[in-house]
Order: sequence, then structure tokens, then C-alpha cells
Amino acid sequence: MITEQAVLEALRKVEDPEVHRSIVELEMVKRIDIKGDHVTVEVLLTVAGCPLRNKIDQDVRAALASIPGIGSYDVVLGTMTEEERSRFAAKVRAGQANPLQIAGQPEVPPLLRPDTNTVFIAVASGKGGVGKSTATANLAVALSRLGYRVGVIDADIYGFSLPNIFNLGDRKPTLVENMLMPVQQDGVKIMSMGFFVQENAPVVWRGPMLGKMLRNFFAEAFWGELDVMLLDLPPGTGDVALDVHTLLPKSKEIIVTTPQSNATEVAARAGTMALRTNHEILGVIENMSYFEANGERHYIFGKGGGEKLARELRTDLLGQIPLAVATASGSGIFPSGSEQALIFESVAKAVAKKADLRK
Ligand SMILES: Nc1ncnc2c1ncn2[C@@H]1O[C@H](COP(=O)(O)OP(=O)(O)OP(=O)(O)O)[C@@H](O)[C@H]1O
Repeated sequence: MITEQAVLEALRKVEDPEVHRSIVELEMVKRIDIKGDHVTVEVLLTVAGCPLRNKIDQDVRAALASIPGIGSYDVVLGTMTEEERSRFAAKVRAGQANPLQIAGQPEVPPLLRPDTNTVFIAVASGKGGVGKSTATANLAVALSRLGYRVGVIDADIYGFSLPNIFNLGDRKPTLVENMLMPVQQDGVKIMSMGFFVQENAPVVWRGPMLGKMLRNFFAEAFWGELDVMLLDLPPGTGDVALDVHTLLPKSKEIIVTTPQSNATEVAARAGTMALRTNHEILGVIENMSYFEANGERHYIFGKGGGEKLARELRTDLLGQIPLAVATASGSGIFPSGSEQALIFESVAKAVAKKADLRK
């Protein structure tokens, strides 16, 4: 005979895909009806249009199917009331209680606490258009495939491109009781200014506002536990790089360049900035290194720039990414198994080692 206890035990293994805690613990299971070997379960979602509804539905079904002796089952997805949502938010917040919090002082976002386990890596370039955002996104996906919990912040406020690279369409972070749930794609949690501005509307920001926005992304988004957070910096050596230094003094850095000598010269300036702010440079990624056709490599943008830059900055060349033909899907994430994805996998392994990432 199937007991409520057995159903609860099975459901305990299902995690909310955003919060990464058990749906039982988060009180999302509202009802369990057992009639013979038929089980009906009602699960509450925070909002009706929850973008991860299918994932929850699938996971709950898989958990129910695993119960010994179960015949058939139904899953009903409901929506929380205001009160239930407040309780849910309180539980989520309690899960990231701040041991360093001093009464009366402004809350320090968990990720910014001195004892955080999250390693921050800023990805910089001298010039725009060298593929810095593409490199950030693909490195994030490669790290996630290696089993790390990865977040990425699009700090490239003027030229935010992560939503497009991840092919997110209209997806936006969901708001649960003042907490923003970053959008998740390819195993990566993503936050971008692009989620909050109208398409094509120019963003006119001044320096201090940029820092504030970054701070908000740390403070108001629910990141949960992360092993590594990548930051896609705007090109050049402007305000945001300094803000990142103030906010994240221990941030490490990766410099992206193309093989052209003029690109590497400006990239060197971004590197010098990193050294001046005492950010450890993990290495250089050379992008658009060559185009391979019929087994032959064509060095369209010249040769050797990445290596020269790595030498100048006394760091390693982490990888050379060949040019790819645009994919039909429009996604900027290189398909798994492609030449580019394999190189990013080896870059990710080198980065994990140098930055001493822990799972
Ligand atoms: N290896 C590659 N092969 C083919 N296309 C690439 C490659 N890397 C990047 N691109 C393309 O080059 C363009 C610029 O890339 P991306 O937006 O990543 O550059 P960026 O340096 O972040 O630019 P910006 O900072 O100015 O926004 C994009 O259209 C991207 O799809």
C-alpha cells in the first residue's frame, strides 16, 4: 500500500530549479491524494507563468514513477497565494542567513561577504567586438558542464549581449517577494541589464549608477550557492572595471583578444589595469584565431597576438578559439562536441585549476 510518507519521501528529492532546495522543505507540495495505487499531487508554483513549470512537472512525475507499487498518477500545478508566497520567500531567505550580519547595519549580500566561497572572474577586453561576451558565456557553460555552479553577470551595460548569446528570447528573471530569480540556461544563472530595458532603447548611465546597478545584481538577485561568478565587463578600462575592483577586490581576471596586433595592444591596457588593481590575471583567450576549411587553417586576422599579450602580461594563453560559421539557431553557445566547445572545455579546466575552484 502506498503511504503519504512514501510519496513525501520521493518528492523530497525534487528540487525547485531556481532555489535548489527540496520542494517539500519549501512547502510547495500542497496536497497528496492516494486512492488505491493512484496518486494525485498538487504542487504550488510562485507565479502562474513560471518559466520552469515544465521542469518541475517532469521532475515530480519522475519522482512519483519511482515509488514502488504506484499504478498511475496526476500532477496538478497550482499558484501560491500572496500569503503562501511570503512564507516561501521567508524560507528561501532563511536558507541564506547571514552569519556576519550586524543588527542595524545594511545587509551585506551573501556573495559579497568576506567569507564567500564564490570565486569571481571578470572577463575584460580592450576593444569591443572581439568576442568577450561570447567567450564569457561559453566559458560559463563549459564550467557548468564540468559540474561547477556558475553565475554570470552582464556588466557590459551599454552593449549587453548575454540574453542574445544564450538565446533567451523574452525570458526575464521572475520576481518573488522582492527577490529576483536569475534566468537559468545551459546550467548557468544569468543576470543582465538587457532584461530590464526596452529593446533598442539607449541606456544613458553615469558612472555611479553603474556601480549601483552592479551592487543591485548582487544584493537583490537570489543566486543561491555558487562556485564561480563570471562578470562580462564592458570593453576598455572604464568606470565599471573600477567598480568591480571596489566591490570585488579579490576578483580574478581573464583578457580576451583577437590575434591582430592593434587589438592586443589595447587589450594590454585592460591587462595593465587589472594588474594595477591587483587583480590576478588567470590568462588570455585569443578569439577568432583562425578559420579551418578542408583541414587547412586560415589565419584571417593574423597570428600570434594572444601569445604576445600573454607574454607581456606574464600569464598563460588559455586557448585559441577558431572562427565558427553562424548557427541556424542564432545561439552564441557553441554546440557541444564542436571544435570551439572542446577548446572551451580545456580553457574551463585550466581556469578551474588556476582559480582553485571548489565544487
Ligand atoms: N569564434 C567566433 N566565431 C564566429 N563568430 C564569433 C566568434 N566569437 C564571436 N563571434 C561573433 O562576433 C560578434 C561579437 O562578439 P561579442 O558580442 O561576443 O563581442 P564583445 O567583445 O563582447 O563585443 P562588445 O563588448 O562590443 O559587446 C558576435 O556577432 C559574435 O557572434
